Amino acid sequence: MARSAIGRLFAGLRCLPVGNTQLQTQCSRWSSERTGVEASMFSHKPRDFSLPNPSWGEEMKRLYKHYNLQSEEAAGQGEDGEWWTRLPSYNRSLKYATGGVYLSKMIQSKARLFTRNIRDPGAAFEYVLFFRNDKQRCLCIFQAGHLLEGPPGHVHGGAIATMIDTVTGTHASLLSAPVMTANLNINYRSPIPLGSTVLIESTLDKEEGKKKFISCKVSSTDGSKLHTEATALFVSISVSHLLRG
Ligand SMILES: CCCCC/C=C\C/C=C\C/C=C\C/C=C\CCCC(=O)SCCNC(=O)CCNC(=O)[C@H](O)C(C)(C)COP(=O)(O)OP(=O)(O)OC[C@H]1O[C@@H](n2cnc3c(N)ncnc32)[C@H](O)[C@@H]1OP(=O)(O)O
Repeated sequence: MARSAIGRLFAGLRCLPVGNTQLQTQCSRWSSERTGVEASMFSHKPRDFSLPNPSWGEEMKRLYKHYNLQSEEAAGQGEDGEWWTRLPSYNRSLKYATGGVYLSKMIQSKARLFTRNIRDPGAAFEYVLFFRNDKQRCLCIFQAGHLLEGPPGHVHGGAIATMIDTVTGTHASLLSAPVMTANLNINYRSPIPLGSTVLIESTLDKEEGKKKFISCKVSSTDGSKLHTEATALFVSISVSHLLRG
């Protein structure tokens, strides 16, 4: 299933006029990669940030093991969509997109994905996403590091919004990439303690042509506390939309 989900994520990129051979090669590398690798930004094997690192707390590790076990079992059995599938995560939207005038105009060589650009493990956004195709749901285990402080001892609302955008945006991209966030509505219900691990869950509410309506909630890992609720609208775009700026 991971292969088909990742394949859909990048389906929208296949129309690119140049550089697409290199890109597709990389996409297939991504989808086949299931092991942890510590690699430099410039190595041929990019680091998958969704894999455990020593900064992960006990709750983050426990939940990761719980969902990843299902992911590995599903891969072993060739199941399609009946289980949670871990989504790999890298520090560039299009890491290997180096070819061609169009791509180089759009993706600057120093550009890095916002949530994955802090080198100190555990300092900011530690998260892993899982996707369940049959239920059209995404689930994210998120551990908020000390650089994300807003109110004393608690997570900044903008950091929470960033994670909600990331989870719902990834979800929408899995349905039909590329997409952009058109609207994001957030209700903050209870503060998230800095350093804690929370669950972020997104659900597809409806699709209307180019529009995908997705709802999302952030809750404590035992489900007893609702931290944040959100709804988001994503609109499918063409690559030329990004080139126009
Ligand atoms: C090389 C390509 C790269 C692609 C990347 C692909 C994969 C990347 C890999 C991994 C992704 C992983 C994770 C994702 C992580 C994070 C996600 C972050 C996403 C963002 O952080 S993204 C930045 C913030 N985002 C913007 O910067 C958008 C600025 N904006 C625009 O670019 C346009 O505004 C746009 C595109 C939104 C629409 O423009 P448009 O011309 O395509 O469409 P149009 O205006 O015709 O609207 C069509 C229908 O949507 C309705 N509609 C539109 N806007 C609405 C609104 N606000 N409220 C309610 N309804 C709305 C209309 O009413 C109409 O509805 P109807 O069809 O029913 O009439």
